[in-house]
Order: sequence, then C-alpha cells, then structure tokens
Amino acid sequence: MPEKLHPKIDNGLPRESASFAGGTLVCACTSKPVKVKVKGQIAHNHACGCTKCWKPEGAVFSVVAVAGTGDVTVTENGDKLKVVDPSALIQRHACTGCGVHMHGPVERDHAFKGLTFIHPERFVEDGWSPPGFTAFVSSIIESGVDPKRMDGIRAQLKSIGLEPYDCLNPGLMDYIATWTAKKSGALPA
Ligand SMILES: N[C@@H](CCC(=O)N[C@@H](CSCO)C(=O)NCC(=O)O)C(=O)O
Ligand SMILES: [Zn+2]
Ligand SMILES: [Zn+2]
Repeated sequence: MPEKLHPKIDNGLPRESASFAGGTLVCACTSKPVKVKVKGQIAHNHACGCTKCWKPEGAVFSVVAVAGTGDVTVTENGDKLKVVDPSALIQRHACTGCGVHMHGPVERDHAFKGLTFIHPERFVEDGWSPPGFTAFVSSIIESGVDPKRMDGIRAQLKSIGLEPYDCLNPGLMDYIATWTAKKSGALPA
C-alpha cells in the first residue's frame, strides 16, 4: 500500500500553466474566510516534512512555496490571523478559525529575507508551479512517523520525482551558504 503523503502529490503532480499570473489563497473557514492575493508565479515549491509547516488533515508532508513579500497581500478577514511562533524565522500567520497557515514572511536578516512562504494548494486557481523536491524528510519522524516507514516513503517520493532531502535542496542550501559566506567575509560581497 503506498503511503498517503499529500493530496496534491499522491495522484500525480499538479500541472503548471504558463498563463498563471498569481491568484487568491483562501483558508478553510466556511464563514468569513481569510483571503490572500499573490501576484505572479510562485517559486521553489516543495513538499516539506518539518513539524512547523501547515499540513492538511492526514498528510505526512506539507506543500510550500515562496513569493516575494511585496507580491503578497491579505485582502479579506486578516483580523483572524495570528503568528504561530513569533520567534521563528518564518512568521507563519495562521487562521485562528481553521488553522491554515495563510502567509509566512521572513523579515529577519537572513538569505530568505523578503520572501513569504505560502501553501499553493489554498489557491482557488490552478496553474501554479508544482513541487520539485522534498525537504526535511527525516523531520517527519518528529511528528510520529515510525522510522521503519522511511525507506518506503523516500522510495515513493523518488518515484514521483520529488527527490528527498533531509534539509533543503542543494540549490537553496548553496544559496544560504553563499549569503552567509558573504556576510562573514569568507567570500567577497
Ligand atoms: N526538524 C525541524 C525542522 C524545522 C525547519 O527547520 N523547517 C525549515 C523548513 S520550512 C519550509 O521549507 C525552516 O526553514 N524553518 C524555519 C522556520 O520554521 O521558521 C522540525 O521538523 O521542526
Ligand atoms: Zn480559516
Ligand atoms: Zn517546513
């Protein structure tokens, strides 16, 4: 039996549309849902196994991507949002009604400053760029997944083309390390 990893990756990955120019993220509340507008296509979409990212009921992984913070605007019922962990790098704004994380800007001095993490499955529109890899795979154990399931889960992720990494993918890890090296002076700024 294959594992249920996430509803947007278990039955084939979503299809990207060249005409997707952004859309509206809507939370799961039936009354007064929070709405967030995102301008343009999303970047670095990935499945994430960390304990901090919001996951739909029954999913082992989240699906999470970034947009420029300047392209993300809360348009309706923003008064329902509360920051989950103010000390975290990603300021995840969750809906206090349904729990969905609606936007997570990075405001601290960091390689990701100026980016906002969002969950594209909450878009009303189709056509957003699909996940391209899986991050923080070993972290699913922290949520209670039996370590004995890990080989099967990694194999399943590979078979759907979402290469499993236990941190971020090499491109993003190199990006963070380059930023850090320029800051310390190990590389010229
Ligand atoms: N083992 C921890 C890992 C948590 C973690 O570091 N998560 C990453 C990825 S989130 C989306 O890619 C991260 O960057 N976190 C920053 C933050 O959460 O603010 C766990 O599972 O909890
Ligand atoms: Zn809600
Ligand atoms: Zn995460």
